Amino acid sequence: MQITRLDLHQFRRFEHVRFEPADGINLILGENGAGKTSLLEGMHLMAHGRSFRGRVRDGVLRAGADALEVFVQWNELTPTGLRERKAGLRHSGQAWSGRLDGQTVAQLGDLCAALAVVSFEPGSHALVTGAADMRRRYMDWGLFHVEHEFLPVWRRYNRALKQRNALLKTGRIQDGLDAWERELSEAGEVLTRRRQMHLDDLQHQLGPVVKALAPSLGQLELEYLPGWRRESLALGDALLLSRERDLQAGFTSVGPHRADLRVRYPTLPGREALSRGQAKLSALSMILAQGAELARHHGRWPVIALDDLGSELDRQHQGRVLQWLATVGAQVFITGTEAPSGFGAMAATVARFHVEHGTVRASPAGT
Ligand SMILES: Nc1ncnc2c1ncn2[C@@H]1O[C@H](COP(=O)(O)OP(=O)(O)OP(=O)(O)O)[C@@H](O)[C@H]1O
Repeated sequence: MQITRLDLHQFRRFEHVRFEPADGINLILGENGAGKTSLLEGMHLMAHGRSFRGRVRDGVLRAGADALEVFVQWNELTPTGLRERKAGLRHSGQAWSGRLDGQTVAQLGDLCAALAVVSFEPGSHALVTGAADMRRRYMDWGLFHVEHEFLPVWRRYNRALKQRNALLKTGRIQDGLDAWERELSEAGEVLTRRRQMHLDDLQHQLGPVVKALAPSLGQLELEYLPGWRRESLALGDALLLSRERDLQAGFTSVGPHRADLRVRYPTLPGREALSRGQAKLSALSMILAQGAELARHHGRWPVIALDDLGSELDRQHQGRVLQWLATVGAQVFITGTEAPSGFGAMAATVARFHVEHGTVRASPAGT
């Protein structure tokens, strides 16, 4: 997957900017506040339906503007050849509209399922040390991309959850609670099995990635915590048993929406004892393992976006990451105030861009 054009309108400091990147590694340089991260954020917004820096209305939308627009054009290798794809998203912070390959899309998820971008940025360590919702999103985003049947199951589960919660809030359990619990437990069991299988696949990818990028971490294991005592109860039974408590609380306390992913280090003292750098390396390894898993499924890598790599990792690890990236053949975006160290012999092949005064311009190699 290769992005050939990115347009941002009314997006953070950009009134309008066009960026036409190269295949392979793209280095985006500029001073603090120039707008480098915003370019990656635009791609990420299209691929994930959300920014990695908060909600659209909380700062992504340019001050004083009504709505932002993102347009992405990319090439995809298909069995019949190269296919050009286009997606556009208009977002006011409240409402959104989107188009994919000339057609209006009904669900934001349809845009996200089309464009695959995996991003590593200064907040990514939270994937290991932060709240569980980030890890659930990580699992589910990967599943959206490797299994087309996952999105309908996920929607079915969330719809049933909303309905059960609405009945719990009003206390009107005679209005179909049994039926919604049946629906919730059926969809929830499927969702859980799919997540578990996806994690097993990710685990296979993770070994070689950690070995190449961060061998000092040793082994890194992903354990799925399903959100209820699955070893002894079916989800339907767990819902029934938690009814009284859930009625008091007004929400559903068990199920895959409460699931988590435990990151374990058999050779290190534990998650709490991790340094921030180790948490970052773990998160980066998980993100790139997800890229590898998508590549295994589709025969093509997702776009890889690495924000401010130079200030996130030490020189030795930067070098390892860059060398590894050079071997996988993905389109990569790296931002920084200066070039990260470790490009070595491939420096001449890296496309360089400079962000300044609200524009992006290509710069000659070595500048
Ligand atoms: N909603 C907004 N409206 C207008 N300008 C904004 C808005 N949000 C952020 N900005 C400006 O956009 C710029 C943020 O850009 P961005 O974070 O992409 O910069 P950067 O080049 O990655 O910076 P750094 O090197 O400091 O990380 C800043 O100059 C900021 O003041």
